Parts: sequence; structure tokens; C-alpha cells
Amino acid sequence: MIEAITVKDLYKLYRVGDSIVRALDGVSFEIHKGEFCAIVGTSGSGKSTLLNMLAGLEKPTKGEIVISGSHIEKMKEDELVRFRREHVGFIFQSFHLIGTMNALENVALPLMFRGEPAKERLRKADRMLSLMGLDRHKKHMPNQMSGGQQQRVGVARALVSDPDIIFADEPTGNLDSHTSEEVMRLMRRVVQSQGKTLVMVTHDDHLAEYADRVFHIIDGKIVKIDVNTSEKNEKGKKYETI
Ligand SMILES: Nc1ncnc2c1ncn2[C@@H]1O[C@H](COP(=O)(O)OP(=O)(O)OP(=O)(O)O)[C@@H](O)[C@H]1O
Repeated sequence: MIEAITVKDLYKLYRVGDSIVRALDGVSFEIHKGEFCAIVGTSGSGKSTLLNMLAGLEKPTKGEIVISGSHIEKMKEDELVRFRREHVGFIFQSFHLIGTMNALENVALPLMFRGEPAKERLRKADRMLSLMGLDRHKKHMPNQMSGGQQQRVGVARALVSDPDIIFADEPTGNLDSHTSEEVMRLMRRVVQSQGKTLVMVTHDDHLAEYADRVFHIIDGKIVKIDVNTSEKNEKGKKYETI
């Protein structure tokens, strides 16, 4: 199996006053290419710290993170910026859409940072929004769309630059449960059909059921990994703990 992400002995310690917080306390795992992994834990367990570290947004205190063959813990800031632009897509809880741009322009934005010509940017964004079932909303501004539609724009924007890996931080945290399930199904389908690796952080065990594997994190340690044993990997199928 090809590894998209390899993490070895990862630690992140914070000094708070006189005490040390062990936000990540010796974490090791691999995420395979094309896999959908959920990182699940309660508030303060270390999920965001782990995701930030995988995305190269924060430096570990100790340990290794290898993504698509590169040691990102050794990269300088400008290398990290380039690495993220070329290899990584992000989906955020609060969508992070630009309010003054329509759906098409929002989705095309990451391609501008990569220096692609305008016509090409809009063509790719248009195609991605169609894939998300947003044909009728391409010219809508964020405030003219529902939460679920806005997050589908967010998913389109994360995928438009054809990244190897997508990181999603509580992607349905601002949606009702019905809309959350819809967005999860769509995310799962698109990521699967395009062979992308998806790493999602959530505190919601229920939504984690869409993942191939679920990593449970408590006090900065991965205490359990559940594997979805169903073929189709639909929600609610059987999991085995390894
Ligand atoms: N910059 C920081 N300085 C000090 N402590 C921090 C810092 N960032 C995080 N922590 C601590 O590290 C631990 C893990 O935090 P983290 O934000 O990763 O948790 P989380 O699982 O993402 O929580 P939530 O679901 O509430 O976002 C917590 O105890 C938190 O207080």
C-alpha cells in the first residue's frame, strides 16, 4: 500500500505558565493513499494540533511527518507555503468563503495563487461546481446560499487545484444533521472517485462512520483505530477495532 502520510513519534508540548501541556504525546501512524481517515476526540484531546501539524501550519516539538515523500517538519516557511499550494486542499468549519466573490470566483481563487490563466481557472471551477451539484448557484454570492451549499463550494475550492491530500477541520460543524450527512456523502463520493486522500477532524462519532478508518485520540495519544470493514464504506456499516 502506498502511504500518503507517515507520522513517527510526534510530540507537541506547550508551556503554559509553570506547567507543560502535552497536546500531542508520541503519535505514530500511516494514512494510505486514497484513504478517508477521521480523527475523533473530545474537546482538548489534540485533534486540531495534529491536523495543524500535518498541514504544516505548526511545527512539532519532536517527531517526523512525511507527506507525499517530503519531510515537512524540516521545511522552511516558504517551502511549506509552496508545498501546501501544490499538494494540499483545506475545508474549514466556517467555510471561509470570500463574501464579495461569487461561488465560481471563490472556487477559482486557489488557482490564481498558482498562476493559472483566468480562462483556465474559471473552466476548472465551473466543472468542480457542477460536480458538487451547484449548477444553478455558480453566480450566487455566499450570503445567497444555504450553509450546505456554501460548504459544497468549500469542498469544490479544496479540490479544484487537484491536491493529493485534503484536510477538513469539523467540515460540518456549522450544519444541521441532515445537511451534514448530505455534505459527508458528497465529500466521500467525490474524494473516492478522484482517488484523493482525506483527513477529517471531528468530535462527532456519527460522522466519522463515513471514514475508512477512525483514529480515536485522547490526551494527545491515539488510543484506538477502528477499520470500516464494509465494501462500499457507507455510513453505519460494521467497524472492527484493531
Ligand atoms: N497555543 C497553545 N498554547 C497552549 N496550549 C495549547 C495551545 N494550543 C492547544 N493547546 C492545548 O493543547 C491541547 C489540545 O488542543 P487542541 O486544540 O488540539 O484540541 P482539540 O481536540 O482540537 O479541541 P477542540 O475540539 O476543542 O478544538 C489542549 O489542552 C489545549 O488547551
